[in-house]
Amino acid sequence: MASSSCSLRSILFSSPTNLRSNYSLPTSFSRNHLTCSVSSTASRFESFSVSSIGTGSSRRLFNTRRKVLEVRSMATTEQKQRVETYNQEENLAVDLAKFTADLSDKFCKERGAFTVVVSGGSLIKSLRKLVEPPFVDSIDWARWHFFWVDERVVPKDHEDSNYKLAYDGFLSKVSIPPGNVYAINDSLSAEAAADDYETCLKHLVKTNILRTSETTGFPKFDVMLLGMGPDGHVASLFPGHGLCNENKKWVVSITDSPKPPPERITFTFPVINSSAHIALVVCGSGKADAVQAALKKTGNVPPAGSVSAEEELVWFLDIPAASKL
Ligand SMILES: O=C(O)[C@H](O)[C@@H](O)[C@H](O)[C@H](O)COP(=O)(O)O
Repeated sequence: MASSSCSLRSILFSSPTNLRSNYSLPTSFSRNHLTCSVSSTASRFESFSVSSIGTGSSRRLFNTRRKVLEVRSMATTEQKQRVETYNQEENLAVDLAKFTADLSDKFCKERGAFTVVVSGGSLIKSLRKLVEPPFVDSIDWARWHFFWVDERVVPKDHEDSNYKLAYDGFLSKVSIPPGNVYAINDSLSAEAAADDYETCLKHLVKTNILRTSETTGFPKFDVMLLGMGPDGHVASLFPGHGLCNENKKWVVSITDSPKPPPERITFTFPVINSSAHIALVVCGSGKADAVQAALKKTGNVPPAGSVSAEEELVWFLDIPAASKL
């Protein structure tokens, strides 16, 4: 029963190999972003750097730097949190690819497997650099195991399907073994699909593909790459929804999602927050209020403000999304 769900849901896709090497980062990449590393456990500022050429952008970056530093001083959770701000989405995408490729390298070498969870939405577009040289050629795709933090309960070829989004923009371009791609069973109801996905995860824990957090007892994914909605939701955990408080189940269903379509399944916070590493990727001025509330813990803190990771949480922001920090 448990093993059936994993293998039956494997999806076939092709993987062009397009070898190239000797890539170096565009010069603008290293000059036009700023970093604020936070170790709130030690309550200590660890590293920070800004460099940008040009008066207007320098001033903007300086202001953002000051504001990011304020965020750092307000951090209270016991986790390592870093806020990266980019003045070009292109540079954000390169850095996100590097972040993911470095983790892939580390986990593939250390444990022979890399468990990666993605959201839907614009995140998939932000991952586009991973399927280009040099990353696409250097990553050990055969060791990847690919999951969704949430999925809409629609057929896999439906325009709303997060599987389809990831397949078209990512999976169809890399050579992850089809058996390592864990899509939901779209022939089930939302509730049954959530139970089925949880059963699948339990099977993967038993077979040591998925680790277990020693702290929480929940599954510990190597990395989650997540987007955030303008209301501050992550996965399908929406502001004020009771599912945000679920503390036993790993995967739950929702049939009244305020963001269409209404029927979805989603990982719960205990699973999300047991991850080793999390990237929260947020772009656009429409999300600035939610970024502010989540990071500064002001007003009604949205679900994104409850995200934490066991090793490191990194916020990848463009300047408009960081504009209220
Ligand atoms: O299935 C979903 O709806 C997503 O997983 C959801 O959590 C998404 O990541 C955010 O809504 C951000 O989406 P955008 O980046 O497109 O705004």
